[in-house]
Amino acid sequence: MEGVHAAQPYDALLLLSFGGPEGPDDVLPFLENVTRGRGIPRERLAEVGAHYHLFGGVSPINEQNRTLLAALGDELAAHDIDLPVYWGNRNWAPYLTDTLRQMVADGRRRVLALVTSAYASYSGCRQYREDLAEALLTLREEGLEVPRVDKLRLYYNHPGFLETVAEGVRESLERLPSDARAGARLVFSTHSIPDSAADVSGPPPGHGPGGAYVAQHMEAARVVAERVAEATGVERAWELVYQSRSGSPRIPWLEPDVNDRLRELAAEGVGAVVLVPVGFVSDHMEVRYDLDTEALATAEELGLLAVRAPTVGAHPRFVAALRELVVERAAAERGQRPERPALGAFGASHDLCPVGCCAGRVDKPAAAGADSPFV
Ligand SMILES: CC1=C(CCC(=O)O)c2cc3nc(cc4[nH]c(cc5[nH]c(cc1n2)c(C)c5CCC(=O)O)c(CCC(=O)O)c4C)C(CCC(=O)O)=C3C
Ligand SMILES: [Fe+2]
Repeated sequence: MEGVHAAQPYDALLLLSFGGPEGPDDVLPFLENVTRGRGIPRERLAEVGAHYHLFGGVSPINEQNRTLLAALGDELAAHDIDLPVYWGNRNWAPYLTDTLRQMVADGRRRVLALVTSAYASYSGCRQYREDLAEALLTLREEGLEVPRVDKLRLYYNHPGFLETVAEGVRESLERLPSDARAGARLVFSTHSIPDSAADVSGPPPGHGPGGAYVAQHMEAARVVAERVAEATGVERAWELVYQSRSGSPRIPWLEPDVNDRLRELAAEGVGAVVLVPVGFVSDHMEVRYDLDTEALATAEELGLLAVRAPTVGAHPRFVAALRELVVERAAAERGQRPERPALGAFGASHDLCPVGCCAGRVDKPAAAGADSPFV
């Protein structure tokens, strides 16, 4: 059933991401883009800027996205799916608005957006929908006829995501000395967000405290831990921790912080951990700095053996999953009832974000959802 028509009615795929600086001079303007109107303390900005400067002012995220873009193009072509792939970012070039303008110029009318965040949350889902609305409004003001844009369902529980993460954890266990493997803890990590944002993540009325954001991560981690236990024959304790906290220290954010938790684990006598960046889809700065540089240094200081598991990146199984998700959504848009694979207890996420999904602090127009001001 795949082939030239498998993506219809879509005529383009849009990889929608965060963006990152490409050199030292980009760091400050990039951080200003990210934090515009968000009340991040200046000290925190300087601190995060220093992380980027450690890497020559270059975020790894753009290179990761170029690789994913190429892999997606190859994957679609290999399945005879005729669907051009574009790339646009929230915070750095190529900017979303410029990419959408190009798509209009190329005659694209029906766009499917793939966001580089797998879970529900304002930052990972709704904010991208707001970015889309803002870009579409800009183009409309320029007198252009804007395309319809849909967003792919959340993929945190797609088998192609979770099985790839689980495979990475198994490989990481192999990198520990054999006598440390059985007792290793699986420490799953994701981006901390304010408690208030977590609580309202996902569709209302919600999952209770922590919202869909925490519930989805817990479920993803549980499924991965279960798969790893099946594959290795060893049940390992696992838990979810948080990293990369910013904002005012007076506002509660999700805890525990990964570094604090490593200290506690070492004090409890745990000898080894696998750090699993389950909240991230590629090795960008939060992974390379906050885990590989900072958390691994914490572990070393504590005499705790630690390895960091890979992100899915452009792993062929993950790229295949993205292609499957595109084909699935296209079939649904054609009025068919495709299979919607998902692991764990929650089932496949909605195709269309309902009204009030992942609410922000202020109400802004958001595209690609039930409350979209665009058709
Ligand atoms: C949930 C979430 C994800 C995961 C989902 C997803 O992947 O989208 C994510 C990803 C990312 N976050 C990134 C970078 C930054 N995030 C910041 C700030 C913030 N992130 C937040 C949340 C998230 N962020 C929040 C609640 C803030 C506070 C300010 C605000 O409410 O917006 C800041 C400002 C400085 C600081 O305070 O750290 C920076 C520089 C990069 C790029 C890395 C690179 O360059 O390689 C990526 C992929
Ligand atoms: Fe962030």
